[in-house]
Amino acid sequence: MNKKTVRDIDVKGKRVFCRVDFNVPMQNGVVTDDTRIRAALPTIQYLMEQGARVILASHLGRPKGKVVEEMRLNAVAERLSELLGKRVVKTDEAYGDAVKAAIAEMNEGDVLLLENVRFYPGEEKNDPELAKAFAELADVYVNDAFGAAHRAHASTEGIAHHLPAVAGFLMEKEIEVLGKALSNPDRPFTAIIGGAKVKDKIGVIENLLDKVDNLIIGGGLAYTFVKALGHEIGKSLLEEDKIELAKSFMEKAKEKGVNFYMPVDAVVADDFSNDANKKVVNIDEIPSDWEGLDIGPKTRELYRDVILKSKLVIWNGPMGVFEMDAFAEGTKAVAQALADAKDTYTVIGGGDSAAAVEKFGLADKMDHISTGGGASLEFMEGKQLPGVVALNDK
Ligand SMILES: Nc1ncnc2c1ncn2[C@@H]1O[C@H](COP(=O)(O)OP(=O)(O)OP(=O)(O)O)[C@@H](O)[C@H]1O
Ligand SMILES: O=C(O)[C@H](O)COP(=O)(O)O
Repeated sequence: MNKKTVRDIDVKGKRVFCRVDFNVPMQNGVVTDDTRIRAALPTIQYLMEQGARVILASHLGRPKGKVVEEMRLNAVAERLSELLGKRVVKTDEAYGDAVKAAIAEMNEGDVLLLENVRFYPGEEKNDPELAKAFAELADVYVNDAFGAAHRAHASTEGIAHHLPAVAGFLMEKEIEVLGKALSNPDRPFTAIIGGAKVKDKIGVIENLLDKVDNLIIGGGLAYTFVKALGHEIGKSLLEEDKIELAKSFMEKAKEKGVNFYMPVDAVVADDFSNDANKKVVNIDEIPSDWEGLDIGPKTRELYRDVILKSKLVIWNGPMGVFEMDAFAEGTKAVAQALADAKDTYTVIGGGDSAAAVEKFGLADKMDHISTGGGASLEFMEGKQLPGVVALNDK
C-alpha cells in the first residue's frame, strides 16, 4: 500500500483520533456480533503500547444527524473494555468542551470512545467545520475503518486534511488483500457473485470480467441471466431492464476468454417461504408459477469443482435465500468448498457472504473475511475509496 500507516509515525504521548467501524449488530442494548470490534484491536493495542492517548470514533446505524438513544455507543464501549481488559471511557458527545476535558484527563495508553459521529448532521455531509472540530481533539489521525472507507464523511475523509493522517492495521490488511487480488492475482482466479440484484453488482461484474479466469453467478441475480438465454424463469427474481446487460456480460466473457458459469439446475418453490413446496429442476425447466430460490445439486458440484481448481477465489453474495434453511444448501455448499480448498486463497467480500460463512461455522477456514460490505464491493468495482485517498502518501 502506498499510504503511510501507524508504523510510519511516532505516536508516543500524542492524542490519536482513530476512526474505527464499530457499526455492529445490537439487540436490547447488547452487542450481538463483535467481529468488527475485534478486528480493530491490533491497531488499538499497538497505539496503547506505543503510549498514545487513543480517542476512538465510529458511527453506528443510520441515525440521520440526530441523537437516537438506541444508537449510542455505550454497549460498544463496554464490550471493548472487556476485550481490552481495561476501562474505556465513553463520552456522550463526539466533540466540544466536555470531550476536550475528558481527553485532558487521559494518560498515555488510555482509550476513550466518542459518541456516535452520525448524531451530527455534518458527519455525512463532510462538513468542514465538523471535520475541524474533530481535528481539534487530536494531534494525529488514524483511519482503521475500512468498512466506512467508501464514505467521504467528516470523520473518514474531512478530518484527514487537518492532521497527519495514516492507516491502521485493519485498513492496511484489507487494502493489501483485496488490492493484490485485483492487481496481481494467483491463477486460476475465480470470482463468485451472488445476492439479490444485478443492479447492485454491475460495476463489480464489469471490473472483474477484465481480471478473472472464471466468473460464477448465483443467487437471485442469476435468473436475469437465465432469462437472457431465453429460458422460462417463472416467478424468480427478474430485472427486465437488465436483460440486455446480462447478454452483453456473457458476450464480453466469451471475447475475453473468461469461463462464465451459470446455474444448471435450481431449487424452485411455490412460495417465498421456508415451508413452501419445493423441488429441483433443470435450469430450462422452471415451471411458470414457481420461483428459483437456490442453486441445485448439479450446480453445487460444478461450482465446487471450479473452486477446488482455483488458486484464488473472491466471493460476494449468497447463492440462494440462505436465511431460510430450506434454501441455504447452495450457499452452504459454496462455503464448504471454499473451506475444503486448502491450496486456494479465499476472500469473502463482506456483507451477506460473511454472515453466511459465520452462520455455517466456517469463518475460521477462510483466508480473509472483509469487514466491509459496501466498501469491499466498491473496491472490487475498481473505485477509489475516499477514506483511503485522503491518507498521507508514503
Ligand atoms: N434466488 C433468490 N431469490 C430471492 N432472493 C435471493 C435469492 N438468492 C439470494 N437472495 C437474497 O439476496 C440477499 C442478499 O443480496 P445482496 O445483494 O444484499 O447480497 P450481498 O451483496 O452479499 O449483501 P451486502 O449488501 O450485505 O454486501 C439475501 O437476503 C438473499 O436472501
Ligand atoms: O456496515 C457498513 O457497511 C459500514 O459500517 C458502512 O455503513 P453505511 O452503509 O451506513 O455507511
